[in-house]
Amino acid sequence: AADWRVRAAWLSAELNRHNHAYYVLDNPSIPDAEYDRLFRELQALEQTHPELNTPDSPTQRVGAAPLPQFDQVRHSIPMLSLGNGFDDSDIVEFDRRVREGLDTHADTEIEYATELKFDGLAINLRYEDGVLVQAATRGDGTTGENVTSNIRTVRAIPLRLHAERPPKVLDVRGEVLMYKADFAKLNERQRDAELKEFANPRNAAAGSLRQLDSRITAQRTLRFFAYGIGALDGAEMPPSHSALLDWFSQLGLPVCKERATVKGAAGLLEFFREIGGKRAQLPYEIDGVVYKVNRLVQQQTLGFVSRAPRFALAHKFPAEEATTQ
Ligand SMILES: Cc1c[n+]2nc(N)[nH]c2nc1OC(C)C
Repeated sequence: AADWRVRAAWLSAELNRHNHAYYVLDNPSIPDAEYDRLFRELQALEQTHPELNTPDSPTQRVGAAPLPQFDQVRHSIPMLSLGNGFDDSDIVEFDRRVREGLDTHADTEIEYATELKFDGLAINLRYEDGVLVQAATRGDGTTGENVTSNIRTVRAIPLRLHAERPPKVLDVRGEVLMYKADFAKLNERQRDAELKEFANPRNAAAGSLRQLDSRITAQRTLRFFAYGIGALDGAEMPPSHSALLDWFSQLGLPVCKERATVKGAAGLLEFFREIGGKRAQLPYEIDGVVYKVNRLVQQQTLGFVSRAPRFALAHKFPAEEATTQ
C-alpha cells in the first residue's frame, strides 16, 4: 500500500488508542500537545486523500456541518424506564416481590448487580460489525432522536469496538453525562461569552446533545457509561448483568467502576449507604443507585410490568434542597 495509507492507518489506530486511555481508562498515555500534532497530521492526510475519512477515524471527533433537524429513530427493543424506591421498606418489598416472582426458597438469597444512577441522558449506540453506525436518544422509549453526529464527538464513546470478531449487531444502552468539573468550566466559558449558564450538569449534557451543529457538541466534554443492551446478533448473550458489563469493558466501552454484586435486601441497602457516603466526592452527579437481578434467566422469568422491568429498581436519594450552583 502507498506510504501515506500506511501512515494514516497507524495514526488512526494510535490516536484511538490514546483516546481510549484518556477518556475510558482515565489514564492519559501521551501529552496533549503530542496528541494534537498527530491529530493534525491525520487531518492533513484526510484532506489530501478523502477516502481516508472513514466513520471510525478519530477526526470524526471535531464534528460536521450542522443538521437542519434531528431525524426520528425507532429503537430495536424499547428503552425502558425504572421503577423507583425511596425508603428501606421499598427495597425490602422489591426483594420480596422478586423472590415471590422466582418462587425462591426461604433460605436462598437473590444475587443482584448494583450500579450508580447517573444524572445524565439515556442513549442507544448501534454498532454494526463493530463500527458505530447510529446513536439515538431514549425519547419516549420507542422512538428517539438521531444524534449520531453529536455522539461521534464524544471521545469516551469508541467509534469501533475492540474485538477481532465483533457482533454483527450490538445495541449498547448507557448514559451521556457531564462531570461536575467540566460543567463548572463550561459555565465559566458561558459567563465570559455573556451566554446563558446551564442550571446543572444534566441540562448541560442534554443541551450539548441537542445541538444541530456537532462542532459545538465537540467543544463540550461529555462522558458516557454503558449499562444495558438492546439488540444483539452474532454473539452469545452473557449469562448475567455483571458479565455483560465485563464484556462491554473488554469491547472498549466505558463502564463505571462503582458497581458490585450483592446478596439479598441487606446487600442492596449496604451498597446504597456506601455510595451515599461518597456521593459528594464522585466526579459526576448521581440521583440514586440501580439494582438489577443479576442472572439473565431470572430477569427473563420476572419480565416487565407496564414499561418498567420487574427485575430492576432505582433507589433514589432524598431530593436535595435547591442546589447552590
Ligand atoms: C433506565 C436505566 C438506567 N440505568 N442506570 C444504570 N446504571 N443502569 C440502568 N438501567 C436502566 O434500565 C435497565 C432496564 C437497562
